[in-house]
Amino acid sequence: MSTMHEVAPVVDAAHAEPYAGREEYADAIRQIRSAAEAYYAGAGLVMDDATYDALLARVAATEHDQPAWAADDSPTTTVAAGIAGGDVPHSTPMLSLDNVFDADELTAWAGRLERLLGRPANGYTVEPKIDGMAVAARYTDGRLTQVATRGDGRAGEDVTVNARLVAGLPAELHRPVTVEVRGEVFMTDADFARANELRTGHGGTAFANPRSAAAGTLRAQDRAYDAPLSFFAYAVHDLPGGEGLFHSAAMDAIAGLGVATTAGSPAGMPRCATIGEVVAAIDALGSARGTLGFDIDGAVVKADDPADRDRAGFSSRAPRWAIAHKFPADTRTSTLIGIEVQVGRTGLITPVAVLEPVQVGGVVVTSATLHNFDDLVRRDVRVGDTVFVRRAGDVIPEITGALLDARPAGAVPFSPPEACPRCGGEIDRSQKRWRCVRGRACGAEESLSYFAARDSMDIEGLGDKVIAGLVRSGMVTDPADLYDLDAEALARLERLGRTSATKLVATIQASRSQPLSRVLTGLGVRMTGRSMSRRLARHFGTMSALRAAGVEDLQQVDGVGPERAATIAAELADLAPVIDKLIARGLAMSEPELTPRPAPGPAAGAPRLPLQREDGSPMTVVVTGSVPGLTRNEGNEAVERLGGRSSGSVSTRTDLVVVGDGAGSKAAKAEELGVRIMPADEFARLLAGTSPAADVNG
Ligand SMILES: NC(=O)c1ccc[n+]([C@@H]2O[C@H](COP(=O)([O-])OP(=O)(O)OC[C@H]3O[C@@H](n4cnc5c(N)ncnc54)[C@H](O)[C@@H]3O)[C@@H](O)[C@H]2O)c1
Ligand SMILES: [Zn+2]
Repeated sequence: MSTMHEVAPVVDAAHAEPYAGREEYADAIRQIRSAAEAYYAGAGLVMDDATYDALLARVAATEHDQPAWAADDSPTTTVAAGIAGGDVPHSTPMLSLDNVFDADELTAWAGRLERLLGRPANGYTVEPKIDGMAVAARYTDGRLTQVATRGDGRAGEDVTVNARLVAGLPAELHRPVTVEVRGEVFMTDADFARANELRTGHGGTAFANPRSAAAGTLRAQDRAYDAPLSFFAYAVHDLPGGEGLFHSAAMDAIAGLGVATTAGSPAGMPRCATIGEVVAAIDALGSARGTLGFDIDGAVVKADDPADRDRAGFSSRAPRWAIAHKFPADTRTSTLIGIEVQVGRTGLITPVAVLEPVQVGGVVVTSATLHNFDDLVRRDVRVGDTVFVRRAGDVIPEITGALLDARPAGAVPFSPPEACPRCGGEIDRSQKRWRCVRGRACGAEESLSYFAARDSMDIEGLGDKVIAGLVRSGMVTDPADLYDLDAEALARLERLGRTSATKLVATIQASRSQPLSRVLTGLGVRMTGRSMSRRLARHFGTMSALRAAGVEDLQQVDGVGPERAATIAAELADLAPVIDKLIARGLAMSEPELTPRPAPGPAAGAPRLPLQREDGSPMTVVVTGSVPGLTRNEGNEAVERLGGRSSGSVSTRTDLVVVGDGAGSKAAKAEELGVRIMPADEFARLLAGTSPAADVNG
């Protein structure tokens, strides 16, 4: 079973628990302030955003219950928790945004806006909420003259010197215009990778995540290297001739001057007439989240019409005409409990993080990629560290960095493997991604014997010795090559003798009609064992339907959560060349329709299989001990062929226990619980079609 499952968003301001005592409340505010200080300075992080937001939500809930406790400068009413500041005054306050977490809350916000306006808003825009640092950039006669951080919202810090590092914020506009643009300075995934290379190359420690890397880089002074930054504008002030322009039109105008905007980003900025359209646009953005190449933590919905904005106005902290729809946090911290070294099918050797389970982006994550060994060594991530785990959309989760302050004493640096952990052979380190020098051949013997195994394609006579010879000779590197073998070559090569060679070729050819479930098992798709292979095969029926399935479709299969679905999709893509070869060699790769499934309910006269209940649902059956002529897997297959669901443990919910030779505690347990027992030979007869359904159901 996967350890991943869908969970609700971590932050829920409306349902936060108020603090019982004033001292606890004050302590939470102190924690918030010290975390905010580190956060806005880009000087590392004290906690992850979800923890911060949860603290803030509890403070807000407390103030709601105990208005008398609330201080004037509470972090719930100030920008940046009131800690940041600077000496560049802003032309108008740079505020924060209020948050919603789901479509209902968004609709409620639109309702409040409508009441303020006395009519529905005249259209909305939906843009990405970039996870970086807000700045105001002033252009004078087309030249970039000043860039300031948001600070406390009234005044910010001067960061003009570092503006030259920021792509999207040109030193000179296409026309000599005097204007102020506001937007987010951030690091794309590529910027972040480059920044870490540069920083560690200069003897520094790696950045924990893209956001703090951006904040730190923007405010840095006298750095020996120039890390890249990016910018997207999301507001414009004092645009000459811009009075009365809709937000969408104003953004087009500054894009025309050469400034990068959220509208021009891969996320785009759709214009929506209704909240229904807004919800759809937010969903689409959420689905695209992992593919954008930069972090977003939500969508920002704004009234497009300046007349609506003027009328709605601002609170002390945020505009009333805009709202942030937060996505589940895609970066959380967790403890790194191990680093495993995996060797892939093509010989690729990669480090994989084993994590204390943590909710990220709406699912529980237990492992994540550490990319490559250079990266791992450069970042100096160690077992025992508190690490940042990032999961965007359906992308495989990754470790972006470690919280160095939280490193336990005695944590030791990771040492990369000296030799291929699978075959002991040499490692090719000429590229970032290390490989076993034997490439595909490294895992070939293992994967071929898995393919030929009795529970997979059941190719009798293809034992380990023959496989070793075939691989050594270079005749076979993947399972599809088996189908090209002819008896003559085989006989010569292996001194099998003419008869055995002919027989083996015939067995190999006969295996082409094996059902899809066995092909899947044989291919060794990660995170799918035999029973999951059967479930997938029954659900999709054919290899082509399975390959066409997206991550969402895969999650329709019982027991397939988001992480497993992503892995299966990635594995099928990885196996595509082999699967194509198997198709070309005429493998059937379809699952026979085994179980007629009458709709639940008294479907009179519907065909019923021996191990189906009266309503057509499968009986839960445990096979224990050996059934003559069947392996354990074949026993379970047989249960499913007869309409039942196989299970490994006996409980009160078990309908039937098949007891064979050597059965132990499970048989005893069945007796104890009064679960119906069937001897293995009777089961074998049932399978052979000699025992009528009524015998079981009656
Ligand atoms: N981990 C920590 O220790 C820590 C500390 C402090 C704050 N935080 C995090 O910071 C956030 C609160 O900070 P905040 O006050 O900056 O609010 P916010 O990030 O929730 O929202 C406001 C900001 O969104 C940004 N933004 C991005 N895209 C935008 C767009 N398209 N249009 C308009 N604005 C856009 C602007 O910079 C704006 O100032 C919380 O999510 C919190 O978790 C974390
Ligand atoms: Zn190897």
